Amino acid sequence: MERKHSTLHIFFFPLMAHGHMIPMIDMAKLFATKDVKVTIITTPLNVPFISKAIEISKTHQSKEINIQTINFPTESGLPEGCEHVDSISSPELRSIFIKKTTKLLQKPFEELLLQQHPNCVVADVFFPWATNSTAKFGIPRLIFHGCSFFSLCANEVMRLHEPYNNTSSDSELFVLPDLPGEIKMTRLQVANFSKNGTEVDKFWEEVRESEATSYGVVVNSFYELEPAYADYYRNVLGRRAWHIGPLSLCNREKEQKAYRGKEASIDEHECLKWLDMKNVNSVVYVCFGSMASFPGSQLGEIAMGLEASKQQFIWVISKGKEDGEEWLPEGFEKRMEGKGLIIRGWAPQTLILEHEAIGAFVTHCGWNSTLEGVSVGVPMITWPLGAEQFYNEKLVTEVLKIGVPVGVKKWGDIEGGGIKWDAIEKAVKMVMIEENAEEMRNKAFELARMAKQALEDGASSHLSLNALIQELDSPLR
Ligand SMILES: O=c1ccn([C@@H]2O[C@H](COP(=O)(O)OP(=O)(O)O[C@H]3O[C@H](CO)[C@@H](O)[C@H](O)[C@H]3O)[C@@H](O)[C@H]2O)c(=O)[nH]1
Repeated sequence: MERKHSTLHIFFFPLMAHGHMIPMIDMAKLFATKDVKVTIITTPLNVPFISKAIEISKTHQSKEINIQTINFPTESGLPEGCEHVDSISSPELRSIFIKKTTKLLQKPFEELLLQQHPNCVVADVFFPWATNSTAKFGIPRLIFHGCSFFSLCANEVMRLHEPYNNTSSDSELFVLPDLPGEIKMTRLQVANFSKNGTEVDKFWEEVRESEATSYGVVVNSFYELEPAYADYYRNVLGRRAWHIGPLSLCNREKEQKAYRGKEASIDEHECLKWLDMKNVNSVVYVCFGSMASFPGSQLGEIAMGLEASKQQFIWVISKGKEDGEEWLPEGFEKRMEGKGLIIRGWAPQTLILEHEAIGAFVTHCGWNSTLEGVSVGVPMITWPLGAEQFYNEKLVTEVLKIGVPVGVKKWGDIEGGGIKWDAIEKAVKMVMIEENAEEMRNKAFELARMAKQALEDGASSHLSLNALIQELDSPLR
């Protein structure tokens, strides 16, 4: 019989960005089902995002989830009300918010540790200072990167070996040395690894130190998805890691899937009704996560590409782009009536993705979206923009072989990479209707089966989570 763990109290402290809060809330819910006392730490304006997700997930089988707020000190320098990445539109200010402003939370966070003395803290990778804070009180700190094993490994290999230094041009391919799978990339696809002592470099150095001295890493993935990289991360790079995903699958009720991050801009019933009228695997879902916002020119190319592909689609366009939509080809929406559904704002993504009518996912390869696609067996058209997304593209297209790249060449082009309509048309057709589509779909389907299996009693993620809880609960730790 499985042991109950009623004495543990764990803090979960996500960065205030949807791509981080969504999986950490899921993680907290998962731990609560193991009878662990769980507290999510955030700032006051972020409480509604969390409380609604918790409210609709209440069950008799899980412990209550607490929310504890700490205030941003007044010297944050940001306009009032900026407590979430979503409320800041400039990429530069977002970077300041993530890498600098959040440091101001250290003091109030330590006061909370003193008051409540939890047994463990799972804190976001963007809070490197949390390792020192917890050490002051003898509390183990786990890091949540929010990324795949593959990208964690590739990133470290890139940093250690700097293979891009041996190329003569930005577009020449080089191999990531030592990493399983002969993964090739170009210098253009790599984030800047400068060692110029800039603020950003210093920040990542702090992150590395905090990881080295932390208790370990929790990973939103499952072993069968990327076994070679899970092994490499542990055995070659020497990290202590627990894989406990896919976290999104802990939401079983429709209501939980419909509300993730924030209220959807479309009535979920209306959206599902629209999908119910479509054939199996006949609709492309297009969404670029919680942060990307493309200029009109790039959106215009997407519209033309979708139309040229002759495939039905649901296309999520982030808010702010609806004003003066002169970028839409003339008469586009009229022509697409019944064929295409545009959601302006926020979509109930996991609910849409799991619908049998969805046949492909055009994604920016944020890890949550990628894993959500994998978990429901949908092949992908990969359109990475920045962060670790180019690594995820490699995983999807070359390791798992469940997708094709749309052809973005350069890391960090948040405007979309200047992808033209014909490249979009081609990639969409390849995944939806062409020769290899069936093979990709079968592979994706098999991975989805494994994803669900991983969370079952006695399977990989279930065992890993239990092992972690048991270790944290052990008097010998
Ligand atoms: O209309 C939308 C848009 C997004 N989502 C959800 O929002 C999350 C988005 O996460 P992700 O796909 O990872 O994208 P980002 O928000 O861009 O995530 C950031 O954080 C991730 C985790 O660290 C990284 O993998 C990404 O590269 C980084 O950009 C997912 O759960 C989506 O289901 C919705 O529910 N509706």
